[in-house]
Amino acid sequence: MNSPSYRDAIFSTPLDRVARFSFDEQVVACFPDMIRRSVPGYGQILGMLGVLAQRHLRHGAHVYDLGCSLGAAGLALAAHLPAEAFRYSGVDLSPAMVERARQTFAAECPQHAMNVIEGDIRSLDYETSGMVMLNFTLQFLPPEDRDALIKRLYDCLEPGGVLILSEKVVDPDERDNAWRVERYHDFKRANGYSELEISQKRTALENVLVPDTLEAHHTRLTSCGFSRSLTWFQYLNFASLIAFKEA
Ligand SMILES: Nc1ncnc2c1ncn2[C@@H]1O[C@H](C[S@+](CC[C@H]([NH3+])C(=O)[O-])CC(=O)[O-])[C@@H](O)[C@H]1O
Ligand SMILES: O=C(O)C(=O)Cc1ccccc1
Repeated sequence: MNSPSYRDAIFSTPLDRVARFSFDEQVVACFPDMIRRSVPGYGQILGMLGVLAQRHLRHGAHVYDLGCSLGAAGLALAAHLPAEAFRYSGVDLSPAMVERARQTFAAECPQHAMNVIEGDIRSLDYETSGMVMLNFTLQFLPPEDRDALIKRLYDCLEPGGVLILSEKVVDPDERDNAWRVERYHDFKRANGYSELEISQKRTALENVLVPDTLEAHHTRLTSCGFSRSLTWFQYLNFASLIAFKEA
């Protein structure tokens, strides 16, 4: 049986002390609602993952979804591609996420080869893959761990493989950044979040979600070996990049 999914009201009442944000049971219970109301373009990015896989994934290749949460990116691929087109491994550190992702795949796409691993993406033994997806996950790693992970992902990709990297980003221009963040808060208000929810979540995410600039992402991808990277999507301070390993 699939567990119920609730509306996100985690930061809706005043908290004496706002704890660091974590992917605990409380977040898992309302995660689909939280991410859809909090990440501009989330649904559009998911829809495009299947299209990108159709274009760039070798038939039958292995795909990683790192920080898979409830497996939304895996479901998006399964909706676009037949079962024999790919083998999928989702990886997440949160046991509650992993448990629910497994239930979802068993219920929604039992014919597809969907594996979910509970583990830390920084210490995984990576197998050769045709595509790696980091959909809003790298931003939660300590900044000093990011270069080493991207290098390991480059190494595990087969020639012609692709990395999809979606992230919250910061604009190097202070005025432009302030505009993007203010309009992002407007986006949240339009999606039903109150001032209290916006400000308490902002506090909870301090030093937990640390965004890079788009330029820092592209520089990192190139210095880890990718021959080319480009930003294929941006909506306010959220973006998605694709990086290519030479065929
Ligand atoms: N070191 C780590 N190792 C493994 N998992 C981790 C680690 N650090 C964080 N996570 C996991 O990364 C996920 C980030 S959410 C991804 C959304 C999903 N990709 C989606 O397409 O719906 C993004 C967000 O909530 O904004 C959480 O499930 C964490 O447990
Ligand atoms: O809500 C925010 O401020 C975000 O940056 C997006 C987000 C979405 C889900 C979990 C953590 C952060």
